[in-house]
Amino acid sequence: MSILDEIIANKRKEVELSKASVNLEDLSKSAYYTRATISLKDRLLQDTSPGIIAEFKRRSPSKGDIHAGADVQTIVKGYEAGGASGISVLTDHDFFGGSKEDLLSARTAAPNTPLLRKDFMIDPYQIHEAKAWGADIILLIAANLEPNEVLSLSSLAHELGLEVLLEVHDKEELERSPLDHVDIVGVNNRNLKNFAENNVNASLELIQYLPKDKARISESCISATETVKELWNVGFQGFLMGENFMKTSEPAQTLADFYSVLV
Ligand SMILES: O=P(O)(O)OC[C@@H](O)[C@@H](O)c1c[nH]c2ccccc12
Repeated sequence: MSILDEIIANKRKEVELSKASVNLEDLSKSAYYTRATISLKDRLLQDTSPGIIAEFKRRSPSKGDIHAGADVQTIVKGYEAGGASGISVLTDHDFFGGSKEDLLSARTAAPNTPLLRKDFMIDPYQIHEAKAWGADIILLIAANLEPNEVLSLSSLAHELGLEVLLEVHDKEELERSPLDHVDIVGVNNRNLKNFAENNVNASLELIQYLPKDKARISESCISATETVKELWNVGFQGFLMGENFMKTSEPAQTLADFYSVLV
């Protein structure tokens, strides 16, 4: 069983428990449920320089603790002040140490930045949660969804005014995905099935196949401004970076420093 299979099996149980404790009607009473969202796609396509999507991540299955005790308010507020084009917040608890509370805190701390709910989405209920918790974008991972699931989850997201980031890792996943129905396509440089790679080869290989009318982002394993420049030059507009910031004592300062070298 791959780590991704393990995460998904655990997620199925978690979603059933959540459904039993908060029903859809109560979720839809959240003040955020009718909030107008902010587009990450538009920002990335309009920007004339690389856009960083800075991630708040406490730990991961591959790295263990990255920043134990990290304060979400301070870091996310600093990410916004530091010029992040978008902010990604892990809400998976069991494998990444995130929570619904982290996302809600991030929403208040960074009111003007597109916010991605980073989790393993398998059920429409989670899309409603994302909206109720203040997200602007949801993630769909091609490696663990059938194309028809990507279709139905994206159309629900769009009905709720959320944007969809579809994550792929290889050409096969890209070819079977209903790309017309998503807003942003992300190439994850890390293979979620074994967490092996530590380079950006997947992005360099796949860029030629990514549709130009979507925002195109490269995710994971990025730590050097040269890498961002190289990926920007081949056509990526956005760069999802977590560990490089979170492993430092002041992630937001690290982001600000990164930008000052980049542009
Ligand atoms: O910390 P990194 O290597 O900069 O990676 C960030 C982000 O891309 C990574 O956390 C990620 C990409 N896709 C995911 C799916 C689920 C959980 C996490 C992820």
